[in-house]
Amino acid sequence: MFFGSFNPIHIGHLIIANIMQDQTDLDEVWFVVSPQNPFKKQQSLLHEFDRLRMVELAIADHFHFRATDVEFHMPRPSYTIDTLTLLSEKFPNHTFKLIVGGDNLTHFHKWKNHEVILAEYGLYVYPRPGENPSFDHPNVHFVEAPLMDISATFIRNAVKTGHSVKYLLPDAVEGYIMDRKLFV
Ligand SMILES: Nc1ncnc2c1ncn2[C@@H]1O[C@H](COP(=O)(O)OP(=O)(O)OP(=O)(O)O)[C@@H](O)[C@H]1O
Ligand SMILES: O=C(O)c1ccc[n+]([C@@H]2O[C@H](COP(=O)([O-])O)[C@@H](O)[C@H]2O)c1
Repeated sequence: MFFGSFNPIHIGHLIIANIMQDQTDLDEVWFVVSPQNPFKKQQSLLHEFDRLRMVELAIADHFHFRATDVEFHMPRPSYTIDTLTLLSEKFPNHTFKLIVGGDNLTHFHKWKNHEVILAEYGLYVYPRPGENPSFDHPNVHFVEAPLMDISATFIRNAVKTGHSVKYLLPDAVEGYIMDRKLFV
């Protein structure tokens, strides 16, 4: 399960998902678009339907990736443990793990029921430049992979200031943003 705001999805997310699916025991990567991260208050947060649509466009050609709107129908803010619990009930034959960027480990101890997430699901962590606190737990697995200094914040700022975002996003996602004049 790859949870995120995806405001917007970018090539960093796609590389993370692909490397995780390729280098771990994960059969599939499900992108969970979160309407509201409990820790983030972003004025530039697009409507969740736009963020989901961009994820769908970005992963359309990948057989092992799926997008889900499960959190759209749940209380806000979006608590990951509640979503994992719901999905585990809905798909009792699946084993779910969490994919996160290294930056999320900094405040992970403040996540709702984080001990339950660790004990019952476990984490695959993708390193992020400057944000890689150590975390000693048998269910936290660090994946060795290229660091990528790419963020949705950088992309939003570039669009806002009229700069190119080519190659930072799939073409279809860039087209979606430009056609609707998002983030300007
Ligand atoms: N370049 C990156 N390297 C490692 N992890 C990343 C990277 N970009 C995003 N992630 C991870 O992907 C998940 C979803 O991230 P999110 O949608 O917030 O993207 P973001 O680029 O961090 O956005 P923003 O700049 O708006 O905070 C999080 O677990 C985050 O840590
Ligand atoms: O459950 C929590 O307490 C919790 C606290 C902080 C973040 N999260 C989730 O972590 C995911 C990553 O968020 P983001 O905005 O960095 O993409 C997103 O799905 C959030 O809802 C979840």
